[in-house]
Amino acid sequence: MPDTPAIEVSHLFKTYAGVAAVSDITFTVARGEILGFLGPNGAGKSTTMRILTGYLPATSGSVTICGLPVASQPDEVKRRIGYMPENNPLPEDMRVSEYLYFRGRLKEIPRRKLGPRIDEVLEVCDLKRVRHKIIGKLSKGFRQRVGIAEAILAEPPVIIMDEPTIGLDPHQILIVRDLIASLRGRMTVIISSHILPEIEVTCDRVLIINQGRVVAQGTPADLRREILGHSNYELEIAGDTSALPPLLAAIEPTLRISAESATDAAGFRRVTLTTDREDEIGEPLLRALTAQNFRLRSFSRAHSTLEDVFLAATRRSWDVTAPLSRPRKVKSAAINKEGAG
Ligand SMILES: Nc1ncnc2c1ncn2[C@@H]1O[C@H](COP(=O)(O)OP(=O)(O)OP(=O)(O)O)[C@@H](O)[C@H]1O
Repeated sequence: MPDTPAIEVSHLFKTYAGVAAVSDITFTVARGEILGFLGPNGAGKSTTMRILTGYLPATSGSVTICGLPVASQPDEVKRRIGYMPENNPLPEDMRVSEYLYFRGRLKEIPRRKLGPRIDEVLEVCDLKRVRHKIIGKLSKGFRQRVGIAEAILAEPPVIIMDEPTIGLDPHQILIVRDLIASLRGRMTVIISSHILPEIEVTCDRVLIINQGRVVAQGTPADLRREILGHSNYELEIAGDTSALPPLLAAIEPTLRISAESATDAAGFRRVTLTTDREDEIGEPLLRALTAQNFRLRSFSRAHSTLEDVFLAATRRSWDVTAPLSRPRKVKSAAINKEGAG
């Protein structure tokens, strides 16, 4: 059934001893799509992923993977998923290739295919030079890649990775990011992460959850438009800035000065302009400023990041639920800062 979404989650709920961890989550993931799963600590990401992979039963709701219901066919579903759990535990005393051989046999990859397939994943994950090393002696970056190699070994249609870049240095993050991007179109991938720039460059679509609920979803560009609804221009300008507001309003009615510094020794001040429109107005703006004899030393459009979206979306959801859950609001504020770091 090529038209069936790879993953369909409908009205999913999970409570632990009466406490809700996931509340009414619904989403689908198309085949070949890479979905980023974002949320502060305790938002319910790992719980959702564990339900998707059949390792944890849902309290209610349904999940299908490639059209198969997880609740009634967990073993069939597990065969179609490569899962890399958070802090992926690996056997410390096994060698890399030995471990992959062992996992491949458990995944029922025929013996004659397993050797060449292990060579392939070692190549893709840049692990060839450590294939005979003991896993316990590997650095964190190599161990993460061993986890990814294991997840993709049986070429499952769906890959689920919980925080695959956690604890890695920027160079290792780049390698893992390229590795995940190389799966685009061939496998359906869900990645949870706090590292927002990672999600932004790797994922086709993003789902933001907070307090067990979906608070926003879409492409990074859609989310920026929907949640932030504005764009900024930064300029260093010399001239009579009190004449700016009518000039800006003539270009675009919502264009306004949102921040302005003091004038420096050379007569320039740094000004931030904000508009509620997302479309590009840089060219008419520049033309109007120079026609009015303003001097410009720099001019740039400040692109809002997914981090801004994440903070705005989680803040918005806390505002909605705050009267019901005041103690957790304090936790979230700290968490959101951590997420931004
Ligand atoms: N086994 C469990 N028993 C009781 N409560 C749990 C259990 N596992 C998770 N929780 C609670 O469920 C909520 C969601 O946790 P979950 O681990 O799914 O969040 P998360 O988004 O993955 O967080 P993190 O980014 O910290 O891993 C949290 O409030 C957590 O304390």
